[in-house]
Amino acid sequence: MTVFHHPAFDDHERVVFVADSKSGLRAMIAVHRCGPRNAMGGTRMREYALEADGIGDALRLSQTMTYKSALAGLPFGGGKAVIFGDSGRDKTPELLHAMGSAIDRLGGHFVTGEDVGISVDDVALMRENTPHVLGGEGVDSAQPAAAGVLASIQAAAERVWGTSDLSGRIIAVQGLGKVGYWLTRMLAEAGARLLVADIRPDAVRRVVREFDAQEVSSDDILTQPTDVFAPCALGDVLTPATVPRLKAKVVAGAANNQLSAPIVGALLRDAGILYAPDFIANGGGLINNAALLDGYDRTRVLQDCARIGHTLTEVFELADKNNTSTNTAAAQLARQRTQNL
Ligand SMILES: NC(=O)c1ccc[n+]([C@@H]2O[C@H](COP(=O)([O-])OP(=O)(O)OC[C@H]3O[C@@H](n4cnc5c(N)ncnc54)[C@H](O)[C@@H]3O)[C@@H](O)[C@H]2O)c1
Repeated sequence: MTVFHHPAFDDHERVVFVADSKSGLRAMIAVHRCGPRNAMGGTRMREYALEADGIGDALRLSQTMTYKSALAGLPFGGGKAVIFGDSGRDKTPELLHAMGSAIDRLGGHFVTGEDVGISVDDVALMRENTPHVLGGEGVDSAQPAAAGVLASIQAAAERVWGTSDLSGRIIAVQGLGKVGYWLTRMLAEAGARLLVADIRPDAVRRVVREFDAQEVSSDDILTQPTDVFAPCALGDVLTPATVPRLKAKVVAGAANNQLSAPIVGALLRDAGILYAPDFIANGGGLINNAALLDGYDRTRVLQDCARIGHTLTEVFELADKNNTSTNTAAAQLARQRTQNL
């Protein structure tokens, strides 16, 4: 096992391994860049096949958080914490308290919140041992996240069809959870025709009833002949196997880590599909959480989310200029913006 020679190591400022024998906690905290204020990023709990997979996850995801913050115009660096273990089997209040203490020992360098396997209730337990956690303040991040995705779809539409007007556009939304619900609502208000899928029948029934959306099976949503495909469920939906089956001209959604590997961005480009990099499109969640630190103003948060469209337009132009994929251009722009961090 190696950190300094790990492919995902990018001169991370701080990598901390944590163990607590009483609670069984085994964790890693990666701070990629601290930024002018501190590093922000969620804490996830997962059972990894190999310890090295968890290390890679923390290194990679913390770098993505730095990029996400920079491209959302926020004064934060990126960090990520990983708790090794099965969240259903191993998670206890003692373990979460121990994790809170570990975060507290970083003295505010790293501010965290919920992520895969860690809920708002878990965050509340961590908060008993540190103030450096966000979440559970009753301020939902899904509407801002959806507002950022809407702005992304509009920016992509402007690029592809010369107009950001979505009326009559056919848009497939995969995943109708917290963000997907808000997105379908906003798209319906913008006059789009919706095809929707979720593995939860109740979630589908709700948007079919409220927004006159058309139900599609979860297996088929990706291959529908639509203008836009909006992944709002899981990561890794765009792979060398799925890209050739896509019929949409634009992919823009909320899900994290949509590309199974960076090379898939080039496949999308070669297929003539405009991809809105996920770490820009879903930046509204981070914009929302960052605002909790500075006197929350919902109107301002939603305005900031709408500006995500301008950043994407800049990325689309850079990708064209450099003949690269949009995810490569986005990483390049993020590195430019963070070179002084
Ligand atoms: N909530 C936020 O503020 C936020 C911010 C940024 C990014 N994201 C990302 O956006 C995505 C959605 O987040 P969320 O908060 O809405 O999560 P959620 O858990 O509320 O919703 C996810 C939905 O996807 C559905 N789903 C799971 N597998 C599916 C499949 N194979 N096909 C169709 N539907 C499937 C689930 O049933 C669920 O309804 C996640 O990837 C998340 O990491 C969320």
